[in-house]
Amino acid sequence: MTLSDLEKTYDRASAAPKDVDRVSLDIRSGEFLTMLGPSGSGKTTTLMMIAGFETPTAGDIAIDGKSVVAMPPYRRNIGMVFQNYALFPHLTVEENVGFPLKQRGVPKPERARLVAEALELVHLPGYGARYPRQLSGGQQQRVAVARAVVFKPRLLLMDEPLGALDKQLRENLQLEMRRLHADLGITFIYVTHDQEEALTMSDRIAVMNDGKVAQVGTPEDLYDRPENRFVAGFIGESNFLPAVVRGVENDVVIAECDGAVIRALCPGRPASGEKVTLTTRPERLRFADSAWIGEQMPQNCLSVTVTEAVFAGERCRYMLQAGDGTSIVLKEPSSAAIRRRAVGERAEIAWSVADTILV
Ligand SMILES: Nc1ncnc2c1ncn2[C@@H]1O[C@H](COP(=O)(O)OP(=O)(O)OP(=O)(O)O)[C@@H](O)[C@H]1O
Repeated sequence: MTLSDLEKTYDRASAAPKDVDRVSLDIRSGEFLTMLGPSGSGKTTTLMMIAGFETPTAGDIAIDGKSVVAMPPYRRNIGMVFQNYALFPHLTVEENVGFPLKQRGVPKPERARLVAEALELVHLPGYGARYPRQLSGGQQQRVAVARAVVFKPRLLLMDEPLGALDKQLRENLQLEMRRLHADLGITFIYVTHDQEEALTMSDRIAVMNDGKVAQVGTPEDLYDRPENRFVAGFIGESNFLPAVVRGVENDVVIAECDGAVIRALCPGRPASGEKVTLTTRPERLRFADSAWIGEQMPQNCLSVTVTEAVFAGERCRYMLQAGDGTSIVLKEPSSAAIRRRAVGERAEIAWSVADTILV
């Protein structure tokens, strides 16, 4: 499926920014793609346009090379699951799941077979005669999933389907959704604002911000090679170091940061003297005097003062301050063998060039 310069402006009279702004995405057949972003970033609106419940202001949506923009929702062959289950309360589980088949005129015996198959798929065989109110939240959401896939759609859209469930149940269902994706082999487009959920479930993630795609990539791409400050800050935790470019060698930028020379990966070629921001992850930083057994001492080094030290079980989390006042977070795996740093202590921190990105 291809989204080309897709746009939506709900209020065309106002000068407000577009709600969805030139979103272009190539979604591979069979892919698990997640749209991740803060509230109001345009995720639901994009999904609604794919489903056909909203009309784009501009741009195109093509499935298998054919535009579907003019096609009504029921002809697009797309299944959809919402956060609030949206089951019909007066219908049994069987009737709920069979509803899309009835709408499509599937004969009764065939319907019963497909409903049983779908309930099997979501691990709810034997629940057909119950009403939604007789089910837990997790079970209701499974019924909603069964109803969305019973007519064998080519695409399943899910809008925060686990948002209303508690953490434990959410984590179980995340694994089930992955299994379901593997079993069905169809394309999933999944919307969430939970970055951990996105990282664990997706083949690729499209990070949305202000109606635009900030970056698309695998979870590793986004975590290790964020292309901009928004992505670096939204996915996981990041340090941002102000620096001035002094030169470029191949794909490595040499920059000056708080009087130290710091090297960073950079796809572009920033000009000498340009003010830039370097980013690095808290868990990729180490205290320079800790052991580097079997490793090379990383190239990037900076002098800091410890301003806060928090023991958090598996990790120690340190707040550090560089000479220029920049705050830096460092996370160190905790071990009885590692000396804890005290507040006020001066230290050198070190990290590798491969873990430093210019954004
Ligand atoms: N039916 C509507 N009428 C007018 N404006 C709308 C409508 N639906 C959404 N919007 C606006 O479009 C923008 C994008 O909203 P959207 O619901 O797509 O974001 P989202 O990323 O899904 O957010 P959330 O995570 O909170 O659901 C917001 O500014 C919102 O106010």
